[in-house]
Amino acid sequence: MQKSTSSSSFGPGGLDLSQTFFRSISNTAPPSPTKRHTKISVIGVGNVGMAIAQTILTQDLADELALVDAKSDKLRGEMLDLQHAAAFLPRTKIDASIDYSVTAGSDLCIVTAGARQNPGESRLNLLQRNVALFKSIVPPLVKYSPETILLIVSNPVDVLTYVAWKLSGFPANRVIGSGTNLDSSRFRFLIADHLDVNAQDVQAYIVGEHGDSSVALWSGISVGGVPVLSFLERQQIALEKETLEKIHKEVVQCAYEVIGLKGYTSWAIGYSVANLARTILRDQRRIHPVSVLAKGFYGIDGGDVFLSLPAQLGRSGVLGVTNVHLTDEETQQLKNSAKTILEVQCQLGI
Ligand SMILES: NC(=O)C1=CN([C@@H]2O[C@H](COP(=O)(O)OP(=O)(O)OC[C@H]3O[C@@H](n4cnc5c(N)ncnc54)[C@H](O)[C@@H]3O)[C@@H](O)[C@H]2O)C=CC1
Ligand SMILES: CC(=O)C(=O)O
Repeated sequence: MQKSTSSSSFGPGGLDLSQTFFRSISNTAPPSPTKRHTKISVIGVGNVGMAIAQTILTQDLADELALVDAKSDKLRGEMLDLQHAAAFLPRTKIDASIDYSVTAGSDLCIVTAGARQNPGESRLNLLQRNVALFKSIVPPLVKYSPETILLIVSNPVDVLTYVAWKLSGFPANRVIGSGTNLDSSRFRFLIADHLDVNAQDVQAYIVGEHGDSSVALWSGISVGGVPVLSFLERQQIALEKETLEKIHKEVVQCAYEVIGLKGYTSWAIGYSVANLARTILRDQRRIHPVSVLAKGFYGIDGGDVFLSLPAQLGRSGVLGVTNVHLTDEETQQLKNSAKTILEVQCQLGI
């Protein structure tokens, strides 16, 4: 068994210094039963894993954070670097090890390990390399945290969420892919920019594959509760189809653009995943477009496929899928997206 790279919390000679520094207060109230200890594990401490880890820390989402990677020096370096920020952050115990026992008892395991795209390369191209890694990652996570929720981020995220579901043997509500939560944020940013409003006031979803066959739900966009398309129609303002298509194309292209410019994407996915972690661990029951087992929803059939649908999330994972009204065109695009993912999945033999 590998030794944990965690630094010890005990003083010289193994003495627990907290006993020396503090006199106990005999009538202290017992810990509140409503405050639950939360532990998050992040697998893969590359650009994405570290952006997620640091957002989790700054947003005070966990009492314990465990990091795992295959590269022990990089792992220990990242752990120490985060620990050295302790004086500026909410208190979180940070451990790291190449041994999965460090993840034991996690409430949420976030998987970011694996190959990433080279400039111009599609997410689906990463499949074979990352499936092989998942066979060494998912079983130990399940062994050490049999009640955890798995949140998959590595690409191609929809197919790898399916792979994680199969390898884990978990019920589908406990296996979630970060999916189009990120694409939807990009979509909301671009719409907000176009209309000169705040992205947080824009409700808009991208569903389907996190990738080239994603589907923009134009019919459901609202700003501050006002449905955008019907409002513009009533005002007889034509929002040309090309403008809409251009915005969606930009959502699909912008990951390629960022990868072309800086080599990888990290900050937005960091915030996106921390946002999901908050909803899940704090049982917020918010609706997020994330990758879930989609068979049977919106006429999707033909096999077990994970893709993004607006899903309600809480402490037990996926609580349900919302019944958004889709136009016939949107339904057809969603089915095509499912077909694209299933075709890739069929090559796996899992
Ligand atoms: N779903 C989404 O929206 C997004 C997904 N991604 C995906 O996230 C993944 C990670 O991207 P980056 O962090 O930029 O890559 P990176 O190359 O910076 O980091 C990957 C890390 O995985 C580690 N790793 C490799 N094999 C491992 C194993 N068997 N066990 C544990 N750790 C292992 C590597 O040592 C490395 O530290 C990629 O697949 C990328 O495509 C990236 C951005 C957004
Ligand atoms: C890399 C990737 O999947 C993204 O930034 O959307």
